[in-house]
Amino acid sequence: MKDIKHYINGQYVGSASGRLFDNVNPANGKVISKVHEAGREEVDAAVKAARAALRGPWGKMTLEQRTAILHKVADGINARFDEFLEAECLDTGKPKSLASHIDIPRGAANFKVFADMIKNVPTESFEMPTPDGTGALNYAVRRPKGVIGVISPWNLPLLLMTWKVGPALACGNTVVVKPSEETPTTTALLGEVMKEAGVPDGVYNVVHGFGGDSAGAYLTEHPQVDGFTFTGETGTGEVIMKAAAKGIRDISLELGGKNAGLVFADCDMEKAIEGTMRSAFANCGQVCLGTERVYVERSIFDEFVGRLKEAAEGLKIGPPDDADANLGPLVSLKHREKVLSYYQKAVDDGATVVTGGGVPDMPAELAGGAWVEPTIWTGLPDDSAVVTDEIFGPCCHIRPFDTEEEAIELANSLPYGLASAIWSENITRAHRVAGQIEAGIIWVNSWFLRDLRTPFGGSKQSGVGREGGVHSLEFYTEMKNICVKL
Ligand SMILES: NC(=O)C1=CN([C@@H]2O[C@H](COP(=O)(O)OP(=O)(O)OC[C@H]3O[C@@H](n4cnc5c(N)ncnc54)[C@H](O)[C@@H]3O)[C@@H](O)[C@H]2O)C=CC1
Ligand SMILES: O=C(O)/C=C/C=C(\O)C(=O)O
Repeated sequence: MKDIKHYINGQYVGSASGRLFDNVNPANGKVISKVHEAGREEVDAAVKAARAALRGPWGKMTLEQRTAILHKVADGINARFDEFLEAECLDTGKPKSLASHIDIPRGAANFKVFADMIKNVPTESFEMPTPDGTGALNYAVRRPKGVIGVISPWNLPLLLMTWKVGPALACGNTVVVKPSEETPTTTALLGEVMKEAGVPDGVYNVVHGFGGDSAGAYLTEHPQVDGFTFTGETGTGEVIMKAAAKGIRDISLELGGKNAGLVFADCDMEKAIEGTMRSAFANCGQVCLGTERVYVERSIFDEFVGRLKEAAEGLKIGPPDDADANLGPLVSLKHREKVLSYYQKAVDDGATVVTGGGVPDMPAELAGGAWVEPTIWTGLPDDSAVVTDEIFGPCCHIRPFDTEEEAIELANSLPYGLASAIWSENITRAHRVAGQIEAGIIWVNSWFLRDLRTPFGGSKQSGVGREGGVHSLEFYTEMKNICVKL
């Protein structure tokens, strides 16, 4: 069986401890590979390699040279598209039809977009008077922040990891990546592509392992890492924030959400159903931007619930290779336990189960997988944990509202503020409501339309900072002002 090693200083290396953990295919529960678990020793070697590489050829390259290499990384991913696709789908169980449209192309685009962007971002300059009348000129330059610790999740493994590594490298930093223990393969494979593309040794490093008391914590506790970028649960974000406080290191955190969709009676019903379907069920509901709370204006509530039920029941559950399948398994049996605990809680709290609520019957060869039914509830009280907690499964609760003010209040009622979707053909209303929703990302009559130049991140407990476009460059560089007396 294949074993997945760390990638440190341009070499694949195993752990000194010899500790390995299982990488499981969530579609059938079978072990697909063994993964080396990093101890402090491997994390330290990776950080030291990254620090040394800052002073090596990478740190001396011109912007042109560096960004040309990043284009080659993108081309390298595309050249091995099928290999990345296979690996991502085995680790996550997601449909190939989804990963081939989103995960892998975005993995490549994240390098090209930021390589091109950094070449086109101007810096600042201010002339100032001086008492002797000669004046002075201030100009600002960007310098890489240094060694960046990248801690990435399992729901969109290649996409979310490269969303951080692409701009970090474009800005001239070096990285140590700790991918999720659930999905290590594409991050490991990217090491080969980096090597082939000519990325100098030590620039891209990968250490595998778990979070607390393992590679994740060792990385965040390492004093020679200059900043951390993380996507995952809000509680983990708090732990990472505390670790980064020691040594006053910078952080960029994209955290959990419990996003609201607001459906007004003046919406285009077809569009609202199609968009809400995707936002609740795509990637088996494992998207931080997904809609788990749907608020629908009372006059169209019954029709909306009926049509969303019909659409959810039309989803085809199946493994990655099934070309007709549009709903894969959850990432693990452990995560299914969490999701099913909320399915049970919904019943305990008095929900009407409109559809789903359990585990589907699967053929024998898939019976060990983390399958779960797409589920819709109505009738829950606003303070039920099912309505307030991020479940991260293929499910949503639908509740009626009577006025625009009530809809806004409901949307803003939780400590999360990541994303929201508004469905209305009255564009004046859509602007008005969008302006009042407390969230970092608002979609109007759409969901998950992504322009990589836009600010991306959450407000309230959904994150700290923004990435995307120039905002990524802000995080991955230090600005330095140079004041020249003329
Ligand atoms: N994109 C998102 O917003 C995601 C949200 N989640 C949410 O989090 C819940 C739990 O899933 P997990 O995989 O446990 O999420 P998590 O937030 O614990 O894991 C994400 C990453 O952080 C690492 N990590 C965990 N604890 C750490 C620590 N103390 N120090 C450093 N790194 C650490 C993990 O190893 C993984 O690489 C899910 O049920 C879901 O609600 C999970 C993954 C992605
Ligand atoms: O950058 C994107 O397009 C997607 C982001 C999705 C997440 O951050 C998530 O699901 O965690």
